[in-house]
Amino acid sequence: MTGRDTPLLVVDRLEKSFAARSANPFKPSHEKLRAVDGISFSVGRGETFGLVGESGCGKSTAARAILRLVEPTGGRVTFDGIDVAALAPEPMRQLRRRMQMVFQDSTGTLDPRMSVRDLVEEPLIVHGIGDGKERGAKVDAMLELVGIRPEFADRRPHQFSGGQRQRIGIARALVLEPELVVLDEPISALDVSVQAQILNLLKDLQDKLGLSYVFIVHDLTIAEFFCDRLAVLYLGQVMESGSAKTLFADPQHPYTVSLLSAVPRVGAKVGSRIVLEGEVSPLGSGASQGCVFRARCPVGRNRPICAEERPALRPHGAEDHTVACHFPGELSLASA
Ligand SMILES: Nc1ncnc2c1ncn2[C@@H]1O[C@H](COP(=O)(O)OP(=O)(O)OP(=O)(O)O)[C@@H](O)[C@H]1O
Repeated sequence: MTGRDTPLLVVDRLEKSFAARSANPFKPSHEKLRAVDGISFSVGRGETFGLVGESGCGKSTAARAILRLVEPTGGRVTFDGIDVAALAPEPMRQLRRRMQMVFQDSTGTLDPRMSVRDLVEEPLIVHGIGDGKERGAKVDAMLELVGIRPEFADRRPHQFSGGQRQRIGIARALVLEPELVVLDEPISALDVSVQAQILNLLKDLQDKLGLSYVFIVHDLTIAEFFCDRLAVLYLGQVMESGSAKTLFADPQHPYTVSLLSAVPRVGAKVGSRIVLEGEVSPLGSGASQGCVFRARCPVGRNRPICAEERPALRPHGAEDHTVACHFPGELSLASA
């Protein structure tokens, strides 16, 4: 199943559980924390798919499970027709070249003793790509693409600003010529003044290199600007999914509506902000029965069906808009 029309990445009911931490160190808990609880989505070639939600909803774990940086406990990930979980270590190592990740804070991934040139060359050496001359040419071209001038290539990471260090992190990921890049909150550690520059750079690189992105983000304003399609996650489950355009114009899930009510948006109907009570709390939510959002939900908190039955992700109206809610659309931005 390869070709321009098939999705590059298909994530099908992906799961990742961890052993829940016990309050009593002498009595280990047998409960499982379902960090990723059956999420499905696909990413087309050249497309940006966003994973959106509050801290702790499982965005990073989902990203790591997709790349097998942690082993999934269930579900299936297919990259360009390849069943990722079925790969032995060596083919998996080769596949990693095609699926790269950019982290929130590149500083932690950049060895302070190495020059920028060496840092960007390192992934090529690890993957045995080219001879010294070829690698040098690739590094120079990559640094130019991300906007680091060649005369700075012998400097160390600490001699750069946060934004420039993120450019170096991006260069390290892209020098391997991947097709898919997972961007894990790539601008949230940066000053607001440089966030737009890095976002524009990522868009530009996507256009030039035909990249597909999985973009992990908690800021909905950025998700709206940057993503073609997205999934809103809560406690490891998809609450709502669809094109960014549809989701922001016509949100149906009370969680999406609450998140959107908190951000000022041009042209949006003005209602009041919906303040969710409580916080994302994995073990207090009741792992498998009912809706995971119900404890904080302004619509379903006291409705029996929300406590008894986990709502399936069902199609709603336009294109691939889907919603997992027993009462979609009951809470709206205008009514808030
Ligand atoms: N290695 C681990 N062992 C145990 N629990 C973990 C581990 N990694 C993540 N978790 C738990 O899984 C849940 C999801 O975490 P995750 O980091 O994926 O969320 P997130 O949405 O990316 O949040 P953030 O933006 O804060 O990173 C959290 O409850 C977290 O504590």
